Amino acid sequence: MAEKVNVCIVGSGNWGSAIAKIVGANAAALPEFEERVTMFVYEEMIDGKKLTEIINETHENVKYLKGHKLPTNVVAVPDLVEAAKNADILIFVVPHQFIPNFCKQLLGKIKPNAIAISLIKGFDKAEGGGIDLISHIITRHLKIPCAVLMGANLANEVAEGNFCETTIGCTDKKYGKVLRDLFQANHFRVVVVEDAEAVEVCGALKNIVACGAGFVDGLKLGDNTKAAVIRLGLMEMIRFVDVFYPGSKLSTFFESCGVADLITTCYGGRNRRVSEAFVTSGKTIEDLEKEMLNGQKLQGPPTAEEVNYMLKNKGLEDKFPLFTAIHKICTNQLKPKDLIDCIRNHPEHMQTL
Ligand SMILES: NC(=O)C1=CN([C@@H]2O[C@H](COP(=O)(O)OP(=O)(O)OC[C@H]3O[C@@H](n4cnc5c(N)ncnc54)[C@H](O)[C@@H]3O)[C@@H](O)[C@H]2O)C=CC1
Ligand SMILES: O=C(CO)COP(=O)(O)O
Repeated sequence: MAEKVNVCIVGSGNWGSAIAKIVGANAAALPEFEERVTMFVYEEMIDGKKLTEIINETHENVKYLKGHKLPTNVVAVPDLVEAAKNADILIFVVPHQFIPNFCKQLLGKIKPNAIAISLIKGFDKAEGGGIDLISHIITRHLKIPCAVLMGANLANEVAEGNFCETTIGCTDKKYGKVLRDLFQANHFRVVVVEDAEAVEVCGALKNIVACGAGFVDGLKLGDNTKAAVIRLGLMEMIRFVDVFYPGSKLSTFFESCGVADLITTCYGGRNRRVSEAFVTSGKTIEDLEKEMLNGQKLQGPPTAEEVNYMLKNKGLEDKFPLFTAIHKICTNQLKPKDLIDCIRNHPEHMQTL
């Protein structure tokens, strides 16, 4: 690591902006970091003015995190390579569907000894019928190590300064301290674990379950049904990690990235909210995303699709009936009301007594 660690935040959406508040404050306060933090902003015009200019003049991301001031040492940069070129730590926080393209643009343009940390919840489809972890895509394309940060972290609540926890998954212990220093705050408590793959998979899969929770809310089936969907979702998350990432630890599911993130997203997240409206309005998910989220992106429906791509290819759809049903509902192959019939005889209920 350099004497003064340079930090770049790649992304400036709802979560990217909320985390910029913490990272910017820590970079300004701690001697190990260079004070100036660059933040790559995907440029767009807001009322005739560039978003980067608005952020640099008012220190507010008026589109994605309205009402919160960013630290003045966080500088919005519209050029990805320019933002990232001097960074020792690259924080990736963009909707997951954009990451392969970002990596292509950064190839050969960053410091060779930089490290990355991904805050991105989702997967990408891989050749051969499987899926790729976003951290693996970053490492493979950019040839740098990539840790992950996942937790029960609804961005607006983090930006408010309400107390919460998060999990950093980092296979190489030597990066644990600098990453914790960069993210930890009085209201944002960090636990570092080595089980990085399970941390990342938890963060991606819980968005699928949150869609199921939203369907249940839209169908007005009540809290017991929602709790059942959350529990079966958790069991499918554990089974998924068991099958595809063997050697991971069960204890990881009890970190913030596991049960806690599942709960907060199933009650307070965007995936839940839009999925509820999908049932009550009859509109498509794409239309609701545009109508309700003002440019923010849903991760649950595309993640359900990516997971289904792999489960289908491997003949495992029936072992994950909740994930499978949620994908089919999102893509109109099933009606929301069919959800319960799909999980009534869940493998979790097939005990031999
Ligand atoms: N918002 C939240 O509460 C949390 C989000 N996350 C995760 O963080 C990741 C990023 O989420 P958010 O920051 O909330 O993003 P967001 O949902 O606010 O998405 C909007 C961002 O996408 C960018 N964008 C739109 N079109 C683009 C394009 N064609 N190419 C490149 N960028 C484009 C926009 O400029 C904006 O920065 C996601 O994987 C999400 O699951 C994780 C924890 C909390
Ligand atoms: O990941 C999140 C909270 O930890 C945010 O979830 P949503 O994308 O459903 O809002």
